[in-house]
Amino acid sequence: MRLLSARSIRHFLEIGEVKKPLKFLGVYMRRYWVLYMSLFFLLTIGILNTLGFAWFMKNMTDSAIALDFDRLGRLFMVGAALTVISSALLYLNIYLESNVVIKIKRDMKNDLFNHILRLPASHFNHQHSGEMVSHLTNDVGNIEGIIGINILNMIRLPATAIAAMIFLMNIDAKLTLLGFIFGPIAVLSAAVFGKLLRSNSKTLQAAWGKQYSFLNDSLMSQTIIRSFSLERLFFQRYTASNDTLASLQLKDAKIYGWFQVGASAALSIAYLANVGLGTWYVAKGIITVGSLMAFTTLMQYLIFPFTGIAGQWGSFQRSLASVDRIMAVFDTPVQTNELPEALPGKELRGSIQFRNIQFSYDGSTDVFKSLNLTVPANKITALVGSSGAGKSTIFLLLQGLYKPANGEILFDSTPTEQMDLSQLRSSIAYVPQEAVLFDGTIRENIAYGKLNADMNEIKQAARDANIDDFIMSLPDGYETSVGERGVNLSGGQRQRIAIARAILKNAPVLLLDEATSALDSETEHLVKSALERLMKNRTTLVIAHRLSTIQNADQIVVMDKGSVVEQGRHHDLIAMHGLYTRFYQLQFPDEGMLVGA
Ligand SMILES: Nc1ncnc2c1ncn2[C@@H]1O[C@H](COP(=O)(O)OP(=O)(O)OP(=O)(O)O)[C@@H](O)[C@H]1O
Repeated sequence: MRLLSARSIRHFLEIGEVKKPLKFLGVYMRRYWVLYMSLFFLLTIGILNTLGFAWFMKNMTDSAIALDFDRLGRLFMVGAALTVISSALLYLNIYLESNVVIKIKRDMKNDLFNHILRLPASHFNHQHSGEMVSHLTNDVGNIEGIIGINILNMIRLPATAIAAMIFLMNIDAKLTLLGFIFGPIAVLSAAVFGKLLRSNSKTLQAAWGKQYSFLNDSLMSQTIIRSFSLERLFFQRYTASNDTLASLQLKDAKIYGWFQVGASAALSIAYLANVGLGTWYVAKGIITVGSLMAFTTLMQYLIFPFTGIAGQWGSFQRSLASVDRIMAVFDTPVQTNELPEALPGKELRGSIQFRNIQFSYDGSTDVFKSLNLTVPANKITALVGSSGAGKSTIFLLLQGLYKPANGEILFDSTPTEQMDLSQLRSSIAYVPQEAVLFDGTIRENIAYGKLNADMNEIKQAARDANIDDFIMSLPDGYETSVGERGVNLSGGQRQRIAIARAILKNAPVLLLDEATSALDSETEHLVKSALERLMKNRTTLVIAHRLSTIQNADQIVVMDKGSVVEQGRHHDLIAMHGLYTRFYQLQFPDEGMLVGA
């Protein structure tokens, strides 16, 4: 029966659920054991200092009543020394605690971002980037409630109580024990409200995550918001999200308030009882006035293990909600053990082959049932097909961003599964439809293609991409800032910078998702000739949206609903009068005669 109730208390307090997060944090805390030991040492001195003050109060009062002025003078010096020690302890505690908290948070943020960078691409299909930002900011910030002074208090408070108890027992046992009677009130309050705090904190942190996601989306789409006049709608959504957050925070404040009431009620009642009984003892001459002073000074330390630990429990529970969310990210399996890095690309002599590929994003709807495709080395293969046919998916599979459920992709007869991801991705240069630039200078953005490239190489790549003249016409040249996602540049300029990056990477395989947005004819010519230079002597797989650009491709692959339906050179396909011919007629209605030829 006793065992059962102990178990049900453990269950109610969710002690089992506390173990895992504490074990997780323990890994980080162990790294700074020297700092923790120093804090522990300070803690011991702090307890002695507290007892010293009680002793000081007792003796000062008793000496004053006995009119022993010599002793009063000596005691005053002791009091002054205790005050200096107490101030020094305060400073050292704050300094060392901040040290340990800052370092653990830094380490955890580093590890978390490292883990996020190694998560499979599929993870981001159902996790918003704003959620990740909230893990790295809010959640990591919240662990402070566990790793800092709170964890030390779990030791300090009971230790101080025991020391205070030993000291006070020597004066009067009954008065001392009276202090403990009211402790259970605080414990009960901690149990009930701590549980509520943790569950509310989880909801609160999830709401923060949602708001970060919303802000991410809306701040990145300012132009669209303005052009569709969505300001009012987005503002309403933001205020609604703030209302949700505010009501959850108010609920948290309410629970915490009741929690504190429970804890401090125990302290106040115990205090009252002690002062009542203590003064009666003094009146009866059982204890001295000085002893009563010592009691009133140390009384709080007797109750504190209950009220204090109850308080810590509340902060613990709030922090645990964040630790749970952080652990959920760490529990998501990563795709690579190490962070991939750029290596020299693997030369492709034979071909890339997709063999009987079956693939689905969601595990239920197949994008490919059994895809077979050969991409010959040093030739241009163009992929055309209706929207949703699976062209982009081929790029993602080849780069190892997703894994096929069945079948294999061979890179020069080596299954890509057996290749190191860094090696595979270093062998491929990808030029997406929308050029992706990072905030920084033009030079930095080109250099992402080859991190150790010198200025001559960067300039040569820019020349080959037909963008060097433009860059040199800017006042800051290569040091010009491109702005967030390259907003300071035009679409055509961004594209050519992305091409320069791919040229610099000089990978044997090129994946090119042709831009659909129309460029003016001069820019189009610049981009086209840059691409031709890029494709030279490379195995190129291009998703062609405009059929005019691929008439010279060595092989055109026509796709429909996840299958290759036609394959050949332009004229062969036109002669087939199939899907390719239909696409061609749609894009060039005036060339009907040619199609029929
Ligand atoms: N992340 C994803 N999660 C689930 N389904 C997806 C995802 N990405 C694409 N799909 C689905 O997979 C199929 C193939 O998409 P894919 O992007 O490869 O087509 P596509 O031929 O490149 O089309 P488009 O020419 O319009 O870019 C589509 O039906 C699409 O809805």
